[in-house]
Amino acid sequence: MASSIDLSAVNFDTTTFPALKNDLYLRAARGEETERAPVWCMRQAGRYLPEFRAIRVENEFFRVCRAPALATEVTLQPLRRYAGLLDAAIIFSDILVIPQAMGLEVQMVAGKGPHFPDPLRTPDDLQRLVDQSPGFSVDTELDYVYKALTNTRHALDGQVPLLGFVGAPWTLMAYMIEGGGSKTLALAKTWLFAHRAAAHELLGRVAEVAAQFLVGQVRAGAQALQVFESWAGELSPQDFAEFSLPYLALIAERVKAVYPEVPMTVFAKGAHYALELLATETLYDVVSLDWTVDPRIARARVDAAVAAARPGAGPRSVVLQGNLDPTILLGDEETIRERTAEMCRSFGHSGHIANLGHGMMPSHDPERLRVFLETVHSSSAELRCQVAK
Ligand SMILES: Cc1c2[nH]c(c1CCC(=O)O)Cc1[nH]c(c(CCC(=O)O)c1C)Cc1[nH]c(c(CCC(=O)O)c1C)Cc1[nH]c(c(C)c1CCC(=O)O)C2
Repeated sequence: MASSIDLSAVNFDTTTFPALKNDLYLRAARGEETERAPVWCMRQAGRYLPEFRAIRVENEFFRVCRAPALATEVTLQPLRRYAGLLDAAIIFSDILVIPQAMGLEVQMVAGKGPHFPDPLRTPDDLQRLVDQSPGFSVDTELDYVYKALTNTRHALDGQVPLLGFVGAPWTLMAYMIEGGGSKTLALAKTWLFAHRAAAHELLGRVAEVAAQFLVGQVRAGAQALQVFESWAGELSPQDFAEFSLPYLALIAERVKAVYPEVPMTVFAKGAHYALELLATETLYDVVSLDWTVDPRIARARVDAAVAAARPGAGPRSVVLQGNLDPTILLGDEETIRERTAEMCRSFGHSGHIANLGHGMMPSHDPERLRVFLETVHSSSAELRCQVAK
């Protein structure tokens, strides 16, 4: 199966792209009323799919990211399997391509996840990063992601919009210092509280790279963007306000200055305390929620904050995304149907992009995801009928 992919059959023309046939995601992200909630899933391409595992048997993880034809194939796998059920594609890549571009080695270790053999340990190590070296170019370093986006945009043939993404500065800083996953983030947090200036320097440099990278992704064909702050929940509200929010805000400002019309989503996992700040102090169009937040409460809090901060902006200027607990997909079909329908009701009849509260897991049964997708289609359309009556 994997060997049937022709690695030379690629199209890198960025001047014209196929017309978009399903713009539900884009309309919802811009806050327009839609006939149902669009739906896609974080990590919709991944190891829960046998067709993905088949490709991975023959190709190392970062090779898939770096070979545009492979990245395209893997991006399209869930679109093919769930034909007509997904409303967006997300480019197959990883948030750790930025640390790599900045000069750090990253390996993907089977059963363990990402591993940095030589992570940043002291502020002096900032000198090892190459982003300020003469001749450094984000666009050159990450051109392989641009090529993957361009080729995938052609291959999608306008079925659904293509999303680009980056990791947010705090999450990337944490990986760059911890060298991989960590329970307490003790090493990264040491920088926040013992090397504060160096922490801000690193966060600022990552933010500039991330912003440039997102701009390049749009130029290459991305039609909407998501920023993953996966480790926001490790920060106190005070530390989120100092070490995460300003850099999330900066990224959106930089990108919106170039592409004001491209919808941007922020997913600050675990930052339920920061919903108001994300909705009012940044330019993101969509705020993505994990499952620890009740959508009704999130909606009310965000609407109140937006109304107070921007009187006259209209009742709903921020769209919410999420937020089914991914482990519910380990449950039986009836439970998945019930909980998904309840999730749709909780978000209400507009301003919602359906998703999980985090990514798909390797142990998920692909058929259970189908139940989630089908239920979003039926119950969110039904909700709108009820409102129309
Ligand atoms: C923290 C983070 C990473 N990567 C990412 C995040 C942010 C989202 C989140 O919070 O989960 C983002 C990411 N990683 C991947 C995508 C592709 C697009 C998609 O969502 O389908 C996206 C958007 C592919 C991937 N990235 C990775 C895989 C699995 C690796 C493999 O194939 O062996 C995939 C499909 C590897 C990866 N990459 C990362 C980890 C922690 C791991 C290992 C986790 C695991 O083992 O599942 C870092």
